[in-house]
Amino acid sequence: MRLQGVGRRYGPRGRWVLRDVGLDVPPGALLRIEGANGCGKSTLLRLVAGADAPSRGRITGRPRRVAYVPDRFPPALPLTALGYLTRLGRIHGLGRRGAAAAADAWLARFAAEEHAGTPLRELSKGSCQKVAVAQAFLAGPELLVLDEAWTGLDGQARRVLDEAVAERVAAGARVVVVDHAPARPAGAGARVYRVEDGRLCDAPAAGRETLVRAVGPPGAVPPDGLPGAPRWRRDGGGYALTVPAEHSDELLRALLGAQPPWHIEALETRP
Ligand SMILES: Nc1ncnc2c1ncn2[C@@H]1O[C@H](COP(=O)(O)OP(=O)(O)OP(=O)(O)O)[C@@H](O)[C@H]1O
Repeated sequence: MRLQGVGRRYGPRGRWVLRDVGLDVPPGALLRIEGANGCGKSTLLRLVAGADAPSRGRITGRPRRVAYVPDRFPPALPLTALGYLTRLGRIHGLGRRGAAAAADAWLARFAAEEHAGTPLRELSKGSCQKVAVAQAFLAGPELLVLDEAWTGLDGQARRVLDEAVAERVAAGARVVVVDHAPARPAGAGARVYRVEDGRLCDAPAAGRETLVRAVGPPGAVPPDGLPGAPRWRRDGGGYALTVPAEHSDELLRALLGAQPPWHIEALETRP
């Protein structure tokens, strides 16, 4: 998928919110978009998702199965959580039974099955966000666009979302994310871009980073809450974890002190 010379302004005389944006989004890419409030991140995500059209330029190669979690969940529809998800599943191309099964499964995965029969308008903000996020995974999207999707979720649901994102990336989907928390999506090794003055640039490196190659006990993933909020990815039989260099000592201590301990294979600090 590719954006070429993409610009967006609201109204024929509006200012250009985005100008000449070029971006390649290959299969398996995980992109994180950063920038100041109002710089155009949500605008860019709507264009990527196909929920909005560019005023200039073109977007080609968007895959067929697209899922989008907007920053604001559609308000009170006269549906229950399960009814809404089942309907969305049908819209995403699933059959009636498949949609109902996927809706059940994703509500359960986000620990929201008790709300299946609750009308959307009666859901708490957090439960509503679980539904908003669950709908995105119903049909195995090939392009997943998440605008502040972690906001409002409890810790457990945030971890489920991190895992679900990592699964989609591993399955070759393209995932594009905006989130105010710099470490999201946790551990997934996103490529970071920044919107500045309407243009999309590579985010400047925040400083020196240390890459730690580590092997845990069989089947283990890096534990939660590691110092420095490392990004991580699978690497051979272990994991490659990246943290700001100033957190590397703490990270090593945490990995070596874990029960059972992790084995450190290599350490590399780069500019
Ligand atoms: N539908 C619209 N009509 C007119 N102007 C809009 C519309 N949507 C967004 N804008 C304007 O476009 C600019 C970029 O908005 P956008 O929501 O994309 O920014 P953002 O980077 O996502 O902001 P935030 O970090 O606050 O969520 C803002 O000046 C906003 O007012």
